[in-house]
Amino acid sequence: MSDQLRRAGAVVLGGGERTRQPMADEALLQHTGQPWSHLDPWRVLRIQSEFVEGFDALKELPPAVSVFGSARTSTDHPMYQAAVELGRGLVHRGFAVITGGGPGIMEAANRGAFEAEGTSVGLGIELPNEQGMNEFISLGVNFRYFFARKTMFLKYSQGFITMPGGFGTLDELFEALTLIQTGKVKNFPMVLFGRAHWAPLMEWVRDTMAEHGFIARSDLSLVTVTDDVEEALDAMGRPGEIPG
Ligand SMILES: CC(C)=CCNc1ncnc2c1ncn2[C@@H]1O[C@H](COP(=O)(O)O)[C@@H](O)[C@H]1O
Repeated sequence: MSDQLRRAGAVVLGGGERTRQPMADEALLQHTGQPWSHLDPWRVLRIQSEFVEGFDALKELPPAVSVFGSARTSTDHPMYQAAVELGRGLVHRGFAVITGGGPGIMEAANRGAFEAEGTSVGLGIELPNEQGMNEFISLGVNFRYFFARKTMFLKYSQGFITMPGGFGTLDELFEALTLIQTGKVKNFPMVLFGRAHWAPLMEWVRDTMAEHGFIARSDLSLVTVTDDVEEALDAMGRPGEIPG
C-alpha cells in the first residue's frame, strides 16, 4: 500500500486529509450533538431486527406463492376477482399466499386465501397515511424498510404472480427478474397476469431491450404472460417442488 493510502477497518482511504474519517473509537467517544438513536449505526440494529423478526415469524411457513399488484384496484374490477380466484386456487393446491398486506390486488389475493381457510400472509410496509393491513390476513408482519421486506417475499416464495400495477409492482417484478437472471434465485416461476397490461411492456423488453443486446433473448423465457387463472396456477408447480 502506498503512503497515500490508509486503511480504516475494511475501507481503504486515499487523498490524505480530504478523506480523513475518525477512527472507530474516536467516533464512539465524539460528541456530535445528535441523539445517538438517530445515527446510522443505531439504524443498522433496527434493520437487523426487521430481518430477525421476519425470519422468525415466517420460519414455519408452508411453501408459498407471492401475489403482487396494484394497491388501487377496486373490489368491482375484474382483476380484483381474478386475484381472489388466484388466492383461493393457490390454497387449494396447498400453497400459502403472501402479499404486501395492503388494499387492492393484495387484499383480493389475501381474501381468496383466507376464505379458502389457507395461510394468508401480509408483509406490510410503513407508509405515510397508511390504512393498516387488509382484514384477510392470518399472519402479518410489518416492515419499516422496503429492502428487508423484499427479501422476505423472495426467501419464502416458490414463485411470483404479478398482476397489473404501478411502480411498486414493477419494483417487485424487476427485482425478482434480476435475481433470476443473475442466478441468485433458481427455478423460480414468474407469471404476469393480465395480457392487456403486460403485453406492451414485454413487447418493449423484446423489441428494444433484447434487440439492442441489453438482455439475452433467453431471458424472455423467464416469464409466462397469461389471462388464465389455471395456467397461472399450473406455472407455480406443486408445493415444495422445484419446477424444472
Ligand atoms: C392506496 C395506497 C396507495 C395504499 C398503499 N398501501 C400499500 N400497502 C402495502 N404495500 C403496498 C402499498 N402500496 C404499494 N405497496 C407495494 O407495492 C405493490 C403495489 O404498488 P403499486 O400500487 O403497483 O404502485 C404491492 O405489491 C406492495 O407490495
